[in-house]
Amino acid sequence: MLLSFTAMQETQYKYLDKVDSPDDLKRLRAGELTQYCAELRRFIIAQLSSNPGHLGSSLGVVELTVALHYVLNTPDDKLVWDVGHQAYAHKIITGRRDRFCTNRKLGGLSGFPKMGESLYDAFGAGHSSTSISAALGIAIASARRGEKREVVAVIGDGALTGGLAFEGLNNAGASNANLLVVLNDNRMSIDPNVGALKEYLLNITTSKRYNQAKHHTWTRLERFPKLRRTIQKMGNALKGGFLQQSNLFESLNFRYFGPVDGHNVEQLTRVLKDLKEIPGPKLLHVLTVKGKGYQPAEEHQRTWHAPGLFNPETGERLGHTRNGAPPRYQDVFGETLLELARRDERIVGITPAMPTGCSLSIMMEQMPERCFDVGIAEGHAVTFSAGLAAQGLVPYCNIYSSFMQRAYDNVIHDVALQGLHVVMCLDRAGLVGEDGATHHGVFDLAAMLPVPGLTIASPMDEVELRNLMFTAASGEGPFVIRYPRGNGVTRDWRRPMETLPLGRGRILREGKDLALLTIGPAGNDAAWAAEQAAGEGISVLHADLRFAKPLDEGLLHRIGREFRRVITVEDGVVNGGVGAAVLAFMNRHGYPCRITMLGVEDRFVAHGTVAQLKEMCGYDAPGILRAIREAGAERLTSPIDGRVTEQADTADGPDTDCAVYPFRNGIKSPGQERNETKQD
Ligand SMILES: Cc1ncc(C[n+]2csc(CCOP(=O)(O)OP(=O)(O)O)c2C)c(N)n1
Ligand SMILES: CC(=O)[C@@H](O)[C@H](O)COP(=O)(O)O
Ligand SMILES: [Mg+2]
Repeated sequence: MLLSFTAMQETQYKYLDKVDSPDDLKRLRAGELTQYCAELRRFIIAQLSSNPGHLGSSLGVVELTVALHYVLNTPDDKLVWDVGHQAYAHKIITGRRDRFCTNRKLGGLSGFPKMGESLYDAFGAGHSSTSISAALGIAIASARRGEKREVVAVIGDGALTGGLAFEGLNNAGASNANLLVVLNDNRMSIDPNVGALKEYLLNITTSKRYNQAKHHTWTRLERFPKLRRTIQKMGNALKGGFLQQSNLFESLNFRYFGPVDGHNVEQLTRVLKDLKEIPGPKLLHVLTVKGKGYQPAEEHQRTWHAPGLFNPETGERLGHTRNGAPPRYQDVFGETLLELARRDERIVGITPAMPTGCSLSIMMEQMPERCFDVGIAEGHAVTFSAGLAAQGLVPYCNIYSSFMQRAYDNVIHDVALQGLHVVMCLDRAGLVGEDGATHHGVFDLAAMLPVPGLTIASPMDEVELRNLMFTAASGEGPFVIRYPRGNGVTRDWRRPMETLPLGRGRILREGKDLALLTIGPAGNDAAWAAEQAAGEGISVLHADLRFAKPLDEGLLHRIGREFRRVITVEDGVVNGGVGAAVLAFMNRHGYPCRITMLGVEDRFVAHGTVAQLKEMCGYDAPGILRAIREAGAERLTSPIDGRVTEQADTADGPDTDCAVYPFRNGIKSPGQERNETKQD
């Protein structure tokens, strides 16, 4: 029976406050764990109702997490989470309950496991499908150092659709590493899970003969532990003989166990205890329900993956309606792609497991046969798109900017090198906010700029996004359009689309004291700053570059001739970014410009609101105004040849501990810890 939150309120916190570590947890009797799980579940719901995060996946692994920490000897035994969005229970059990209210906030806990945050976080996460590879590395290193420990990777059925997971399975199966992979199978990714693997998991979960035989053997042997250990040691004989080998994981030399009920905490502890006795690579298949124990989250699993603010009593989501606000860039993408697809039957849409996240779902609802959710498989998504283009279709492949990092060689090797007409739409470009360092899409411009043959553009607003998508449809070669998370700036965006001249920017404001060159929505903050500066007597020319590649050379020649001070602004890394490309152009043509580049300095930026993070990085509107004032007031001098070029003053960089990635805030990684003791 689903517990309503009110009913949960009756559950007094009898155990929650007593558990601040796995050692505290182990002091509970096995029979008390169910109650502890109920309290932990209620705490997570209450916390997330006012501090948004990933709810459904964390509710789905409450019992699994408790059982793992009850049986394992963490942090010496290593527990590696895949993606890590489901690790809230893990964080609460491992001493972070009191700080959990700071989850995903500036200076607070990361929303994902992070080695620098806790010794219990055996490996960082955020991007999918890494846990098996990392856990295998930890297991093999432990064995080589003579350190006996359990190493466990917890991976979801969605993350298992990522190729990296299979690279890890393949390698682990050929090793005799003492590794347990726990497959958390809830049939969900963010959207319903997809692919042949999903069907396969469903089959082995429901195939009566296989499971009855396995279960029968398993329970019969419970009474004869020694015999069971012998049989387990018989390994293949058992599988090849009594139980026909009909399991993908066993074919990869993993001993497969399950599927077991992922919400029966006492049975889970028993099974996990037994598995500690079995050496080598093992896989425990656990069946869970995403959003378990909270009715709205169980019934609307896609929405409650990350529901935002909500009323825990009623399950009503708060503040998510955008009444009258400008649309989200993703929705403009989705609606525009549907519009373009109606006019051009060559157009198809591709997403690696983010149909709702990128709003390809809008086209998917109307044209399911022309949309492809390929699972968490970014490299495959790009090369699959290249194949589609090779046969004359026009694929719009939408991948979050930071997830596109997984497909970098696919872009070069399969798309650019062959000059194929693939339109890559990078959503979540720039700083994304609370998801933090793993998810900020700040590397895409610097990564894509060196790739020959790419056209790279970034719209300043929704109208420009539509025009760029329209322009890309009739283009030839590979076209990259990058745009940010969240809302745009105008409600008046449903205008007829027009073809933009490739590589042409646009002057938004004339001026004579200095030139301000922006790309993407950074131009909106810059426009405000230029206006403020005008009121202070500083005359700023502001141009929207629109294209990072090819750059508008005509515009840059004019800037080079007329201005000695140039400021560039991009929502991305400065190293190798658009500002650097402008600097290279000016140097190449001998223009004596001094260029200040605003963007993300050479460090990772942690989590917080986008406004907080942009302010720390020095390229929010006030930061741009500061740069204008400095440039406007400056006397030009140069120690060398009349040109002084340097990056933005790093003093504006994100220099507070919380913004700098983990190892600078005093907590050392386990590896650093060990190496330092070794040196002593
Ligand atoms: C490389 C990469 N691609 C996409 C994502 C976005 N993402 C986060 S969680 C998730 C679904 C994961 O499904 P599963 O592993 O089954 O975990 P569940 O949410 O079901 O617990 C996706 C696609 C990501 N974090 N990393
Ligand atoms: C955990 C994960 O990677 C996704 O859930 C991601 O957080 C989605 O980001 P958006 O909220 O920007 O769609
Ligand atoms: Mg899942």
